[in-house]
Amino acid sequence: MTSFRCVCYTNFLFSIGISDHYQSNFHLEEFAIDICNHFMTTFCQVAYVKAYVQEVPWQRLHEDGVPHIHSFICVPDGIRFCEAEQCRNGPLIVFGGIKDLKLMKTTQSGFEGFYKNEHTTLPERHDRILCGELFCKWSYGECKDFDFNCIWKKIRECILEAFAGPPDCGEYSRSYQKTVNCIQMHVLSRVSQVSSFLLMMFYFNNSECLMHH
Ligand SMILES: O=c1[nH]c(=O)c2[nH]c(=O)[nH]c2[nH]1
Repeated sequence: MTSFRCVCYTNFLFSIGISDHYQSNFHLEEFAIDICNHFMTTFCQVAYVKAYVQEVPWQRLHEDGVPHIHSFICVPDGIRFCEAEQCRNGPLIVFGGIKDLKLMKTTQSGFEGFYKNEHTTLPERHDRILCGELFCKWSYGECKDFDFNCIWKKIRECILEAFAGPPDCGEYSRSYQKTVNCIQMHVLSRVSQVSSFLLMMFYFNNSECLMHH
């Protein structure tokens, strides 16, 4: 079961929160678009609307294979979210995203070939653990008749493929910057509906954060 949180901001009076909205066939992007349309068409005073919706992935608890009657555990393995925003007389812009996606590869990762000068103390590494948390957000092009669920799944698949490489042999990463770039290229080449793609990787080894646009 998945529940959803929705927050809507406008320039005028309204700031609504709809939390824990339980529905198995709930469509995040469509709901965010509906919320934008609702505020824009109902109130002429509203100049700007932004609706943010995110899933909360609950899984029913099991004890010795028996599903618990009422208790759940939240197991996030990449949280899906979306945003829809619109200025009056402007286009409706829809974003999709994944946050809190924690990934690790235990080998086939290094950091080498980087620029060095007299201040460089960091040695090159050819085998290390690469572990980080990903945040990504993308915008959709003009058409809004997309199958958002299908696109979201495809993007998640692309991210995992590009991070890990083939299951039987993996793929060497010479830096996490390179891995981030490979993920971006893979998504943009495979998912035509995406018009821009932001990816941030919070690198656990030394708490660095790099942002790539
Ligand atoms: O993949 C890496 N990129 C860096 O920029 C960096 N900097 C660092 O200390 N380790 C790493 N690893």
